[in-house]
Amino acid sequence: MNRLKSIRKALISVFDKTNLEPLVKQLASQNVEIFSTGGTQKFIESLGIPVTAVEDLTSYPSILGGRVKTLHPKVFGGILSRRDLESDQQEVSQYEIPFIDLVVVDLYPFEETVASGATEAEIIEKIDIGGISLIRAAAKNFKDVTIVSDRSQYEDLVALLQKQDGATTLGDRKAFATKAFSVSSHYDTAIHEFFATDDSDALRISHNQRKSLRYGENPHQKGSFYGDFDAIFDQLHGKEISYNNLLDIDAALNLIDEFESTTFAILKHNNACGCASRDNLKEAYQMALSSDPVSAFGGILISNKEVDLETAEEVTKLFFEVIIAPSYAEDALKVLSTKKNRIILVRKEAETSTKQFRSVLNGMLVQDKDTKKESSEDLTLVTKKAATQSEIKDLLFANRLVKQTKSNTIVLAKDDMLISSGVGETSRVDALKQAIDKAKNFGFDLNGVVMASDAFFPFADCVEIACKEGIKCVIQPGGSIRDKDSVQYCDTNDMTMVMTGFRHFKH
Ligand SMILES: NC(=O)c1ncn([C@@H]2O[C@H](COP(=O)(O)O)[C@@H](O)[C@H]2O)c1NC=O
Repeated sequence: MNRLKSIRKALISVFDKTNLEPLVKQLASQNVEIFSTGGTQKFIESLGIPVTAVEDLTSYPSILGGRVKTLHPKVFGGILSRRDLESDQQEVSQYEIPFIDLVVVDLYPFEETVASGATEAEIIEKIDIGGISLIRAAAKNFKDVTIVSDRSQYEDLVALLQKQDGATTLGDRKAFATKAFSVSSHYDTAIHEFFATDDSDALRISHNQRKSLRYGENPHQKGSFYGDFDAIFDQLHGKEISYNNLLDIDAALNLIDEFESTTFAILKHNNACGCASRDNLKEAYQMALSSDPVSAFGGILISNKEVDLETAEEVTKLFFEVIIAPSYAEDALKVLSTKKNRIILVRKEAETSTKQFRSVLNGMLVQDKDTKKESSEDLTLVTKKAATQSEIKDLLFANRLVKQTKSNTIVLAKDDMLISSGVGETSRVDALKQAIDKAKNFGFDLNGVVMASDAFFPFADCVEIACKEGIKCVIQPGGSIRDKDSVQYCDTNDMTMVMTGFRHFKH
């Protein structure tokens, strides 16, 4: 059933009058009688279009500084009355309530006011009461009423009214109502967010933007991204972003943000397979690639500096999925854009979430992002032998990588460069063995390489294995009841160990 309903009377009450004019003109051209509130009424009058003040309808002034304007049975009765219910019709006629067929309303800009750093009193004044009630009422009665709750819908409504001779179908009205409930629930979530503390029992998350993805992790799984991708990136080139791309892109951002100096990183399946800091970006890329050129194939590339032509000319030799940088030199972009599918992203200066969410069981896990970034002040020397300045630099470099690598992990590094890592292993020893094997496979000499562990060593086995390979300098959080076994082994084998006191599991 697609019940066409003509719009004869409309209530328009909008805080932001942008783009309202064509809609009002369309309504006027179809002889729709318009009711309106203070500022909106003035705006409509300024267009030379007849409009009735809501006060004239309710015979009541706007009171309490606008806190009560439309909250009146003559308004809500006209919206909520069921046109096919005899008793509603009797009451409507008894109280001389006009049927309102269309409500156009927006909400006070609550989120913007919070973001502007306004005072609590100013923010509270921006909690819309009348508008949200109008939205709910009109959306509830979508069988008879059309609700426009977002100015992005003005054009759609104008097109419908033109096409359907001033009427909407039941399907149109239901679609508008669906949007209206998404607007009202998002608004209430924002208000809850403002009042909620970390101890609040309720978790409310609301995203208005959905990026539909071709599929989820695998082609037989459906997938979507809810968030504002465009606030963080400009996509300059390439194919559509996939679910797995997004996971990798997120991991890449977290990783690159560990470094201040010029750094290039290559990631696969959320883990770094190459990363190096150098004064020259091309060199940083070449060093990053040399860690594991096999894994780099099809990887995600990220730099914290503008990609110049000479770096682009190197990078373009590799088959990769995504490249992210704060900017690209014009000629570099031309070189990188030669492959049709390559995703080229410019990272903007936008904030990403400070919380991490994961669905588990029948609910959600929430935690603060791991933002602890160790510096030399965090390091406690626990062995007789101290680390040299250059070893400390390497230890901190390795520790930043280990923090952004899937647990259990061991990272080996030297001279501001990732040598190799063992990732996502079920034992720390296996992670170390994996790292050693990889390093050897790619021809690295392990003498003088430093080792970082994301969590403490439960036994001395890791330092023993490392020592035999020439790895003599170790960073780890500490905290095992057997820390002394590892420390003792280091002391008797001319090794250095520092502890940070911060574990960096990434499950
Ligand atoms: N209190 C009320 O009865 C009421 N009715 C409508 N409003 C809001 O007033 C705004 C429009 O105001 P004006 O037309 O005066 O510029 C809209 O954003 C609408 O949500 C109201 N104000 C918010 O609570």
